[in-house]
Amino acid sequence: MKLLVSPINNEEAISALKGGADIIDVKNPKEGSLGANFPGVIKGVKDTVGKQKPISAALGDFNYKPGTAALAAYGAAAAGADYVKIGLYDIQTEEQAYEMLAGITEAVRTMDNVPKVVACAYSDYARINSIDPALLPAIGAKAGVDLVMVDTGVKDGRSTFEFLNEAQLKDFVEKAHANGLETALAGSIKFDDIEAIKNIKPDILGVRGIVCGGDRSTSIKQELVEQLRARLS
Ligand SMILES: O=C[C@H](O)COP(=O)(O)O
Repeated sequence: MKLLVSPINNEEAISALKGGADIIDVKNPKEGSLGANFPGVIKGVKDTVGKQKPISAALGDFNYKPGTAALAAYGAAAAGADYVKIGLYDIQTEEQAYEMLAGITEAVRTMDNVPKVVACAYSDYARINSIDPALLPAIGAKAGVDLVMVDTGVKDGRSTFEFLNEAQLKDFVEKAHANGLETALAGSIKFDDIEAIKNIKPDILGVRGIVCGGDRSTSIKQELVEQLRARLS
């Protein structure tokens, strides 16, 4: 299983990299769960990490704005992102979700370095009135994304496991794999969740809070990334 760690700046990206993260996921928690950071920050992290590991960029927690989302994806990829990650935060229908995702895959498909497109839905979808992640594997496959993900939309410490049980998450992963997609699981994951995550078998585990020592508003610590990386092997 790959480990995706979400730094907010270059210094944290170095801690994530040295700790053994497989994917360096630039984001800006001040703007939400999948808050987007500035192109200069993405570029700076790309320059630092170079070809050692792929860079991912969060595009934002999106409502139904396909054009804005496609442009954000294009911009993040132009800034050096190898993965672009869109959050379907306020999306009511499968048609809206498809249009958002298809707009992004179409926008980036002719770029020199075509990024992997990650479609993220939220385990706490009911409390944010958005689309059920269970629908994402089929919609994502139809729209041509590479990866589907589950995260929490509200970062109040409640974990994905408080909203979806192990069987539901396993079903998500299996449906995605059956559709030819990779999977990522995130959402205030704790060290105690690791055995369940190993049973669920996502391709990628995404974290921030756990490698900040529990409070995602502080900084990523290299030794916690090392510990988590060791527990996943
Ligand atoms: O993409 C992964 C997220 O940044 C996870 O953050 P979190 O572990 O603090 O919920």
